[in-house]
Amino acid sequence: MGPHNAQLYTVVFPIEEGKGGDRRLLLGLKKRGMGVGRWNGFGGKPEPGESLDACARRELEEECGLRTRRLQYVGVLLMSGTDCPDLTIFVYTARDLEGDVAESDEMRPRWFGEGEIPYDGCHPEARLWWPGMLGGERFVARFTFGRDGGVEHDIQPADDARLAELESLARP
Ligand SMILES: CNc1ncnc2c1ncn2[C@@H]1O[C@H](COP(=O)(O)OP(=O)(O)OP(=O)(O)O)[C@@H](O)[C@H]1O
Repeated sequence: MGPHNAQLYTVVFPIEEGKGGDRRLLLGLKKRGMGVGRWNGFGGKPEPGESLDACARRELEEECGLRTRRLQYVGVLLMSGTDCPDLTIFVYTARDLEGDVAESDEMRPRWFGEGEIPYDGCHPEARLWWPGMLGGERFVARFTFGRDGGVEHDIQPADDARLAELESLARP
């Protein structure tokens, strides 16, 4: 299992830090396709020849209208299950945001305070790794979905070298 023969995706979480240290997260309610009806970051599949970083920036702007001067690659999700193809999702945070938040065909965006994240309306494993991500952790997380709807997980801290290695395995 790994990025070699999995479907590749990016997902980007725009974050705004307030003066008092409070944080807000922009999530989008997915309006169609994969993950419809759930709150998530903004992202999708890279186009042929497109870098993951470029994909993350493009999807961010297409789906919620924002650009960023500080995109950080913070983690990788390795997802597998008996009844679905393997997915490898490259996770980014976006700060120093530019532009105006705008709804798209795909996403209805909304800001949430760190304490108001609607985990019941997100992918079920989100609550396992979003708090760490918001706290600045970098990680590799494996999720294995069972037929019974359960999910096994293994979340490990990752340094630059480990993250770069996973990114290079995914490169065409
Ligand atoms: C199972 N747990 C999961 N947890 C967190 N995020 C998940 C996810 N499963 C899928 N995702 C994300 O959902 C989006 C789908 O993107 P999706 O709209 O299908 O891609 P893209 O825009 O390329 O599609 P079209 O080709 O336009 O249909 C994309 O951000 C991808 O990272």
